Amino acid sequence: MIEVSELTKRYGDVAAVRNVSFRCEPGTVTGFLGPNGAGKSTTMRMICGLTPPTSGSAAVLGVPYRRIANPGRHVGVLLDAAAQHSGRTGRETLALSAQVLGVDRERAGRMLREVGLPPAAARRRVGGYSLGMRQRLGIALALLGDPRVLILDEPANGLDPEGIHWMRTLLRGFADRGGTVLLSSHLLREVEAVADRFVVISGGRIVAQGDKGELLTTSGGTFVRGLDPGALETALAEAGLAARRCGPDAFTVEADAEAVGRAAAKAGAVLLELRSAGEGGLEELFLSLTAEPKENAR
Ligand SMILES: Nc1ncnc2c1ncn2[C@@H]1O[C@H](COP(=O)(O)OP(=O)(O)OP(=O)(O)O)[C@@H](O)[C@H]1O
Repeated sequence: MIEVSELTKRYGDVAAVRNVSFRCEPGTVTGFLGPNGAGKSTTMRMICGLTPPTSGSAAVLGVPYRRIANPGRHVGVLLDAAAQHSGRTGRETLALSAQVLGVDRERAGRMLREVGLPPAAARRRVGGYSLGMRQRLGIALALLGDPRVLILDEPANGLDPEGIHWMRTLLRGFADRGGTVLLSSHLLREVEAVADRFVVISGGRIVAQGDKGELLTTSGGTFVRGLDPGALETALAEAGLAARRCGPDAFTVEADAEAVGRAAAKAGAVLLELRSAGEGGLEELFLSLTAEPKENAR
């Protein structure tokens, strides 16, 4: 269980995270989504006690992360795969962590095999690893202590399609056995495939959260694309319909398709597409939720 309560982080004038609250329950994968600079990493670092919040709090398994004794036995964390010591081999990296965590070396070897780092790769120095191999090593480190909670920042970065599939299966299995997963990713299709819940953040603020089914089916409204997006935008505004841009020529509109079609017809705006907004999946929902200008609060 992860509980984030009104977390705020300011860097000088910049509010990186503003009043963010959410919960991640055992048995679920929560996808943490947002555009670059939205505040995902800052939030995850605050959850893991690496960045002190300006205000608010976070608890993992009921207590602040820093109060967990031998945290690696309870919480697996992967925040930056590039942060591993480049002069050590993969095997040495895991063996050292196993010692710190009090885990037997046999498990370290098993984890390396489980994440797809065969003995030849494990004997090489981490400095020579590809990003995908570093991610695999990072996952092995996160899983080493047999934790109940996983907090992973962009773990699929650099993984090949087989690796992405493997990661999805691994996280699903972990949650299905009762584990709690918080996962940030830019790979929306992957998150959509594995997550039960989403938390969407933009400009430091949560713009949506909820169960996958609920969010995708009740995102509601109408998706519309126009040949002349400017003319379409004006037509929608003149009809008093609230619209958000979600692509170069696309909008989601808080109205049914008939109202949108009539508004466009009245203005003579040519439509290229008109349908229910829920059908476009997570990518469309994400773009519509995060499309607004992201100003930094002062
Ligand atoms: N140490 C820092 N000092 C100053 N500003 C920071 C610091 N860390 C993050 N920020 C700022 O806080 C905001 C949120 O950054 P953060 O890295 O949390 O976003 P993110 O959602 O993880 O982005 P990305 O998807 O690009 O990794 C950004 O405007 C960033 O520039």
